[in-house]
Amino acid sequence: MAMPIERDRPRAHLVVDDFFPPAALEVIFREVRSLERKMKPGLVRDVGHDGQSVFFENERRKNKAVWIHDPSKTLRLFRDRFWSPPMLEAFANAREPLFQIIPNCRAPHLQVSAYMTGDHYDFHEDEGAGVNLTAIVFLASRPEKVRGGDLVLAYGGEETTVRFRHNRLVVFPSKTLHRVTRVRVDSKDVHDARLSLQCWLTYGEEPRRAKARAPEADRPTFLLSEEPIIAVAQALVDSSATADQSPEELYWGAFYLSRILSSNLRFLVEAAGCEFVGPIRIRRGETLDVLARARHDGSPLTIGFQLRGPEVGPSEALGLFVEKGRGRSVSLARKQLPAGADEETTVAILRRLLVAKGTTA
Ligand SMILES: O=C(O)CCC(=O)C(=O)O
Ligand SMILES: [Fe+2]
Repeated sequence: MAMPIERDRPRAHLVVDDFFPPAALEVIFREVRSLERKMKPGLVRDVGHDGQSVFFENERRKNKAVWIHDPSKTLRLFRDRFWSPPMLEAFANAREPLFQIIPNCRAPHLQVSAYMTGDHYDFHEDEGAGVNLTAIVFLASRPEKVRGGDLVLAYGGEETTVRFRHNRLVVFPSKTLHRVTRVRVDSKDVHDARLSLQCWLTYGEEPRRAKARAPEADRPTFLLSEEPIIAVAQALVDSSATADQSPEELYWGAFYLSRILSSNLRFLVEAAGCEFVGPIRIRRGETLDVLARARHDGSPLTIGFQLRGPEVGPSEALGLFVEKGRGRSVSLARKQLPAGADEETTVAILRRLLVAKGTTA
């Protein structure tokens, strides 16, 4: 494996050449070939009126794709390599704070995409429940036949191109806009396609060797009180901006954290028997608050997470709060989330806050 290179323009991404050893590549090509007949036009994702994902064909994406699940040799080989000691070291030393969560991420499945002449994929972000980082391995059984198919990453008005190269891994935060330039393959044989393995890394402690489960559509990964996440988030509380900001306006890592908190918040509000009114807002002052309006037994209230800064340890940093009433008569009930609080505990805490008498601010 070649030395990983991290570039931080336009935004941190890691490039590793010669990612798979030759013996692994042979196995992977054999498996991919056995799947060629199952490849279907690649779909794009959007969120429908009801907040659920919808997948459909669109000219933004022109390629063929197929999913790979357990038990798959390709998936196993990918995991072995991706979580190997040299890779983990590269992630640990990376400047992108989000790479620090990789030891706690898993690769539930892969997608293989095949591009023939004229195929491409326009600018998009990778989205999905719990998806934080994207890892792509470019592959071609006859690389000399492939032109184009480069990956362009864009962030904050800047672009950079990662050239297509056989056996090259690229890792980047999934929220980075990216596209694949138009491909030309000097062959009509799909064996010669410009291929990519795409892996969407999901944060969560579930062991990577766990049996594949049916995906839970758009249910957030429940990772409150996971210390690596909290510690990164706490650093944000320190930052100088104080204005109310939408999740998109917060800077890179913050986006993911706010998104994680946002999706958890929405889920929690409903699990505790409230009606979610929204929108989700981020308020950054002495604490970083991710909050939304809701209704409980017909009364309007605000429910949110409150994150304290680095002055406290990660295990004490995260709390839940409920604000009732308006203006002068607003009352606040807040409770710290115990370290390692799971979904059930967190919902129980929120239920108690909903009926608690708050302190009038
Ligand atoms: O094929 C590639 O290199 C990237 C594909 C991609 O961005 C995606 O499928 O989301
Ligand atoms: Fe993508």
